Amino acid sequence: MDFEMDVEVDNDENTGSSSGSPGARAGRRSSLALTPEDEPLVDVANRSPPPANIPNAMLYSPPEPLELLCVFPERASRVCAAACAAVARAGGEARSVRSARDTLEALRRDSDTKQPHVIVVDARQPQTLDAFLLARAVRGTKNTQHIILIAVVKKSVYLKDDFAVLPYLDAGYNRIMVETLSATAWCAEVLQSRAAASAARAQIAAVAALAAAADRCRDLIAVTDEQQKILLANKSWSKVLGWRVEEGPKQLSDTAGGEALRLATSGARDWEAPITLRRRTTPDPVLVPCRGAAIGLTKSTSHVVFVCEPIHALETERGRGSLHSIRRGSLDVRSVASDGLRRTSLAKLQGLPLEAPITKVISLLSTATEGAPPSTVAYIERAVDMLRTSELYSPQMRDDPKMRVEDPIATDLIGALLSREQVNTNLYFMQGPTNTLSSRRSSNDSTVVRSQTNRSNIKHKTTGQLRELLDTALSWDFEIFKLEELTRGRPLAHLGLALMAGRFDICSALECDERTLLHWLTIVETNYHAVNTYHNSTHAADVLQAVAYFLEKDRLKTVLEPLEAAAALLAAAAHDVDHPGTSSAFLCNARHPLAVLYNDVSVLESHHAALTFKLTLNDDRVNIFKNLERDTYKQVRHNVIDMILATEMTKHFEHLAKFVNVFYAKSSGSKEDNMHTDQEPLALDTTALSLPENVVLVKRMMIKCADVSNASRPQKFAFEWARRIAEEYFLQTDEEKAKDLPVVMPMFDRATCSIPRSQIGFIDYIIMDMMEAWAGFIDMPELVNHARQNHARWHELDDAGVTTLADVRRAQRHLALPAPTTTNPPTTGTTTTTTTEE
Ligand SMILES: Nc1ncnc2c1ncn2[C@@H]1O[C@@H]2COP(=O)(O)O[C@H]2[C@H]1O
Repeated sequence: MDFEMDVEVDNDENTGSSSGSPGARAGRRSSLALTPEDEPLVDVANRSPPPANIPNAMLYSPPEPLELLCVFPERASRVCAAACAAVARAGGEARSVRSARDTLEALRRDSDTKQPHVIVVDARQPQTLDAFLLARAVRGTKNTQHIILIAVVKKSVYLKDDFAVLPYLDAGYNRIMVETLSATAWCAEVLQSRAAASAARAQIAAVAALAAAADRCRDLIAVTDEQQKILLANKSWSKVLGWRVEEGPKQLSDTAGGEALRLATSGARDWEAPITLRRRTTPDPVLVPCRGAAIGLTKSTSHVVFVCEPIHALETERGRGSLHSIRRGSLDVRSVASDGLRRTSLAKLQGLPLEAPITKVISLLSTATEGAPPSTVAYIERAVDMLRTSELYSPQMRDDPKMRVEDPIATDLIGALLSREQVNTNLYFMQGPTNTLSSRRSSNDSTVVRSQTNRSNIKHKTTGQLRELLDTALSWDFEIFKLEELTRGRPLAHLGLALMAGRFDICSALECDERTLLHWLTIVETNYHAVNTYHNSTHAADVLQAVAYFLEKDRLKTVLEPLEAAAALLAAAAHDVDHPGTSSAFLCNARHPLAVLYNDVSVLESHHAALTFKLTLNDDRVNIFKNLERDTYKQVRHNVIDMILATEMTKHFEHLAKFVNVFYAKSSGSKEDNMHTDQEPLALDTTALSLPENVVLVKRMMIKCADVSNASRPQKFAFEWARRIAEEYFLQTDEEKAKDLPVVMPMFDRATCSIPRSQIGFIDYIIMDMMEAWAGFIDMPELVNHARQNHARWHELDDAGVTTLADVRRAQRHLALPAPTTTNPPTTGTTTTTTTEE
């Protein structure tokens, strides 16, 4: 018997001459979808090599002594004795039994150990032993495929006719032998049989090993014959489709369909195409990529292998991978995988218990389009297209023609705040490097602690007036500018000590003394630039005051631990430390060392956070963290850094959207054809607060709102902050022009800019949505009310023709409180900048 298992290799696919479907011959590659209609659904692959041969090593069977079992009903059969003697001469062992029952028992008993290579059955006396029945029983016993069965017959039977051997073969015999007493004849026979049995045993073991490998695959594997009758299905196949080979559909077409089946019968040797699989448990078929191969020892095919990509558990439940979704390309990466390597790595990834939530969302949405009305499908497809981008939270200016066309100032401001791009960089590169640092600004290129002599070493004595003012530190109309004045430009240390030590007792949480805290506040305040009109320590104190105010709200009191509250206060105080008074975009355009250091990414916020810790850790006298356990320190540090980084405006919508998505649920369904669902009422839902990752969103939102809370303060404060930020913007524009740098916000030119309109844009696009979300969360309606009132007032001023800073100053004078300042915030001896229109 020739068992040589040489799987046919036909390499002519690569020359384009293989048999197979037109697709197979063309070796067509799939391409990314164009439209669902012209998207190539079939990807026939002639690119990977045909199935490999079974390696010879797998078919090797070590030589072992021949085991013979004789089944002769006659007690002292001489034929039996001759056979046993021959086995002994060949170095093997022989046993004999007398009945069919003993034979089967011997096989079952020995099934794990010594299986005979050869069984010789006396077929000469049908009355005492039914040799045909016995052969069938042997073949029906497990692990007996490799045993060589020999029937001993009379010569007359052997010579009866040409086909006398056939019934024996049909019954399961391998050979028949005419009765003989010749030891030599028996010796030749048993040696030949042993060789055949060893080869068969090795091949069957190899097949068993490959079947075991298939069983351990996550791919769904089925092997059929040429007529697509299922011969083998691995465990994944049975598990996912709910069928076992023994009980399930016998024909592949009963449980599968699609292009893969067509190609399997087209003569192609190796293909890749979608297959539709029907599961027992759910009515929806699943469409998955499938790779197939036709196997044949000769030119003709004996087996066809189907390897289907695994269906994720979720898909199994929810019918992901439907025809529609694959046509839409939701499985595009897998279905276009064009080489073995890439597929292998994808398969590895699929083997991991990982799936990004966005993948699930996209597949669920795609599934939802099945059978949906066309208008719904259109919306969902649009949503899915948006979800496929990686920049999910990158802001895009709303499609508001009024805003774009009529209000370039607002566009300029919001664009500059939210954009991650620097403007006109090409222009800059053409012009070459420029001296980057402003004369009005201190150097930011080192983190050396700068000590402004008249600010260091503060004596923290509070006058009666100051003490009275600090007593009101937890009111929303806290007089921040009065504090600036009374403290002669050192509001942060005073307010910080009053709030952090006095009200929140963060020294207990941090296990530090008040003196260290005062030193910390002092060094942080010293590193704010007093010359900045806006980003100075008064802004830091203002943000700190807002955070403290928010922390007093019940919602936050119950959610945040004392250490988290402490971290929030510290982050607020330090969040803009060493701010140069120019934006990150400016620093990038100017090739400032900080921009180089932080690779143009989150330049300022990274610097504020890093410097905060550098200042703190540099000196034991200011190190408020020195007594904390390592893990506690790590936790506080993480909190402070995270909150400071959250103040970066380019991530504004990311933080806001996450917060709203987690804590607000739509209270009513959207109308089918209304895409503008942002008008729907949102209902607060705080159940998500039980998850720590959602508390992080709260902390980020808190510092963000505090950072721009100036627009939600009572009008007199809002106006003064607006004036200050505008002045800082103007100074940046002046500097950009003076240094031939790209102008980040060209509309912020002091000669032409309308302050009211910039504020209207700021409130419309940045403030309102965020404050509404935050106000609802902490139950602080005044945040929204002040923003609305300020918005209305800016409108009035705009209508009245107010544009410049001077106009705003005049308008401020009419406000009941406080008198507008004529200079930048009072400093204690550093530069004082006078606005040009004075
Ligand atoms: N009233 C305001 N008008 C315009 N821009 C503002 C106002 N308040 C804050 N901003 C901007 O919002 C930014 C928030 O982060 P920064 O403090 O880095 O810088 C701030 C300013 O650029």
